[in-house]
Amino acid sequence: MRPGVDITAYQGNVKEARFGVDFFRRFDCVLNGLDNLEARRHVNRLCLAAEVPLVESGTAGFLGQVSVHIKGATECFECQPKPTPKTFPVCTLRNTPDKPIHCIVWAKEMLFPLLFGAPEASDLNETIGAEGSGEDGGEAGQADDPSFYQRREGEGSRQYAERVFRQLYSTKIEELRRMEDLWHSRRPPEPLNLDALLALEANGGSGSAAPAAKGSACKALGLTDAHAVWDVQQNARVFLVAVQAFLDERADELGAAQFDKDDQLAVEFVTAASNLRAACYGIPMQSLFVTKGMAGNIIHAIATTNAIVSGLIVLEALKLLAGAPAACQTSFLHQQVSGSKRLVSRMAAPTSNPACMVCGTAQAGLVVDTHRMTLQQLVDKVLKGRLALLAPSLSCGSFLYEEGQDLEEDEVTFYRSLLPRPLASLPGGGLVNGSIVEVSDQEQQFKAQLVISHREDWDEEVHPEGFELSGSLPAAEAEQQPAAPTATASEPAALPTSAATAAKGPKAELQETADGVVVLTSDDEEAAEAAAATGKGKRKASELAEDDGQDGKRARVQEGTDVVDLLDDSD
Ligand SMILES: Nc1ncnc2c1ncn2[C@@H]1O[C@H](COP(=O)(O)OP(=O)(O)OP(=O)(O)O)[C@@H](O)[C@H]1O
Ligand SMILES: [Zn+2]
Repeated sequence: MRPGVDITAYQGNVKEARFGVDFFRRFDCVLNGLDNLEARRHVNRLCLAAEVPLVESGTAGFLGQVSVHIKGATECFECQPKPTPKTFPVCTLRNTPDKPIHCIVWAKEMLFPLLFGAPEASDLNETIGAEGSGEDGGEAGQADDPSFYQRREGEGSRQYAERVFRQLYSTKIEELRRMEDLWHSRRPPEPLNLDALLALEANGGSGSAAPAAKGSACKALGLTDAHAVWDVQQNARVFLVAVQAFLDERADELGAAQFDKDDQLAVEFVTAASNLRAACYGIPMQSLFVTKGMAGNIIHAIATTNAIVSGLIVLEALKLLAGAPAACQTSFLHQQVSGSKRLVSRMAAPTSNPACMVCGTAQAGLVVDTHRMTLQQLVDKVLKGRLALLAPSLSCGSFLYEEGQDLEEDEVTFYRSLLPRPLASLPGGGLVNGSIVEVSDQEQQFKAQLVISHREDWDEEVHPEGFELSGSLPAAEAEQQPAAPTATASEPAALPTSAATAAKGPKAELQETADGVVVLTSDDEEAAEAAAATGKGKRKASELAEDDGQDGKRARVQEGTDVVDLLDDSD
């Protein structure tokens, strides 16, 4: 269509410093096609800082959404809370799993980092302090000595794999069985006997010599049907071959490997490791295909949904480029033709939420046990994990903590030395009940205040993360009402509706997919509009079209249809 068009492609992580605010300033608008919340939030902040309009989009199966975010005119991407991915109490994962997802999360987030990644990232390797208070507490919550999982001098990879197998599925299970308090109302787990499984293998004629995996334990073992559910013996063989393969074929990654759903060997390992645990606990085992979907939070894409949403993105971009930002709308693609006989419903872009921490100036509250939460946990779990900051700085009175590339070596050393300290014991009187902490991130030009409240006695079942955030923050409330984990784990989790919505009571529902896409679904378009509209109420697209006249251009939007007619005066 436009042979003269000149396209420059940049490949890389959008969070890299080279794609900073100056980079974003060069554009008339930004179109997002991202698949994760962190990257979306990062781009939202840079677009706000650079004052460049953002067209945000997402699809989840048949559902889709396109929204436009313009600083000072509409809400930003983070004005409405977004739920964080579902988390599970550590003691359920460690001691008392009862669903396939518990075993999969254990294998992916606890065991995988312990064996192949950064062991400090694994909760299997962490002793939970005052655990005795909970029903599941006591010794069973104590982790192994992490050095057990290091390879010993002269130990072959097969020997190592068998030793780890015996530890995980025999020794640890026997230890847990002895924790009688755990099994009053539950069936205790049964240990697996590796020798018996290996004897079966030898008799079964498949040969006990471990084949070289060459990137896939399943292929090496002839287990090529991704939809088949392996039996215990097959899972044991995949486990052993996969562990060996990591040691023999991917030694350079050891100590830093991260689970990736597109890494075949990692998915095979997680499938086998979680199924073996499921076998101990009498939980149904899962196929590699299902495990991959659950571990990777995969929602299968539908080509027509993506095509429609791409078209909607272009429509919004055209309005922006034609100088008619006020004509921009939020669009929802429904699963089926809605009550108003439309597959796509549209509404005026909602105005910003004055309490938004990202585009507003509000304070947020953090309730935490200031004697137990360390600075490291505050930085990792709250500031990076929840607020999606990249290099946070904190200041409160004379206390200062900084991260970033411009620091001197002695500053880095000093700040690192503060990380293990509990908040209440930090310099300058500590971060204690009532402290107001200035939080900022230079790269994202983010600034907010965090008001600390101290609370003891946390119930790990209710607050697995050990803190509570309030204010207009992503996931401010979602953690309190997690959706029940389902067989697919990629099912959208219900989001609490905004206060405005609650007051009006429309029958619309905000849902977030595992991708971090917020989808508003409703049979009733009015309700959908009311649900998403905040503050000033909805504006009619036709009214907006009239008050726009920048650069001699005007836009005409015909309400009630999806036809957008953009005219330039010079035409
Ligand atoms: N931090 C980031 N920086 C740059 N690009 C990103 C970042 N995070 C995600 N993306 C990009 O977002 C896009 C998301 O597209 P999509 O949902 O189709 O995922 P995919 O990984 O390409 O495919 P699939 O999920 O189907 O395997 C990808 O191209 C991915 O590279
Ligand atoms: Zn905002």
